[in-house]
Amino acid sequence: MGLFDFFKKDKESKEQQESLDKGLEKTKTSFFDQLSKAVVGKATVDEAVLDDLESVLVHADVGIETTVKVIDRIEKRVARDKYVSTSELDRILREEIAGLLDGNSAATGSRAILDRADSPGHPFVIMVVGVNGVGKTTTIGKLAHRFHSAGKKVVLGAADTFRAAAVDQLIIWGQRVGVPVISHGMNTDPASVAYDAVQKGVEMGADVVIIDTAGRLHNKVNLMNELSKIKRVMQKVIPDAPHEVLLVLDGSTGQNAFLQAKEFTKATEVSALAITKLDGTAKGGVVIGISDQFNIPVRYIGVGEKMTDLQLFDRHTYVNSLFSKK
Ligand SMILES: Nc1nc2c(ncn2[C@@H]2O[C@H](COP(=O)(O)OP(=O)(O)OP(=O)(O)O)[C@@H](O)[C@H]2O)c(=O)[nH]1
Repeated sequence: MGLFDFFKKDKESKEQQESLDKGLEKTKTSFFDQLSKAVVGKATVDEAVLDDLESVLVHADVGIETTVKVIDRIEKRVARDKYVSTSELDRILREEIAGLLDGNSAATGSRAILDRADSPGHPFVIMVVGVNGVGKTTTIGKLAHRFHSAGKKVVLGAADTFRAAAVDQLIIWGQRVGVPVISHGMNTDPASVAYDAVQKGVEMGADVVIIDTAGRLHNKVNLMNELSKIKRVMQKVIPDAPHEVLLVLDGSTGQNAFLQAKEFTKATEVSALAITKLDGTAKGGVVIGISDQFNIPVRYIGVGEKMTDLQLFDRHTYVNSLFSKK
């Protein structure tokens, strides 16, 4: 079973929907409370309803650009169909949101890439980027756990050598999951850690190598140089590595997550996103705006602190969850 099949199987499970429902609880409650307020006493979708809807979307951190896009499309539908009842608004919104996430689902393009993780001696290398505190290390731990439980051989590389805590945390995750962590300690050369981790992955016949990196946004040139150097060095071992550059964003930071996505996509070629901490926030709409604006697939979402609280993002499950009534 390839990695993709493993996640596909997982995707189909009822458990995933339930855990996502729980994780998106706050976003959903806030979204629908406001949406109901916007349509209360109104039979049809008129300009006032659209204005209110606009603020509901902005409040859920969908982002201005994407909100304007959604409102424009609904306005066109209203103009075309002449009469759109407020009871239809849920369905229309659901369709529009699913449409925006179309093509950004984890399934798109990932089968071929993820299945390559089955090639012996040619591990699938994931370079993980993102600022401190967004849940990068936790996401790597969760990913390692998922792959390891699926019978995959995993190696972790502690190339976030800027902070001692980051290295220690990754080592703890490695022990917890039961996978080796390559580390040279704090303040060592991150590229050398990445090189050794990829080398170890090849020697061990690993399926996946996951490299943690430091994300210091205050110095963009350094960040860019550091990430390019890490890439260059790992390419000495595996010429097409990294196979995935995964940007981790904290979903509860709303607009800050947009800014980070902007900066990181300028610094390096990001191929996928992991959006964490969707539980405990009413800003879960950030997933819609970010995947729409950056046109990068949201691959994973974090819905809790437990090892098992990482899901492969699926737009249908997400939209179902957002629109499911309690
Ligand atoms: N509720 C919740 N908490 C999360 C999630 N992902 C990570 N966290 C928590 O967020 C905090 C920060 O996570 P870390 O993994 O340490 O963040 P990091 O980006 O690696 O940051 P550094 O290790 O400081 O570089 C920890 O307390 C995690 O348990 C999530 O999906 N939901």
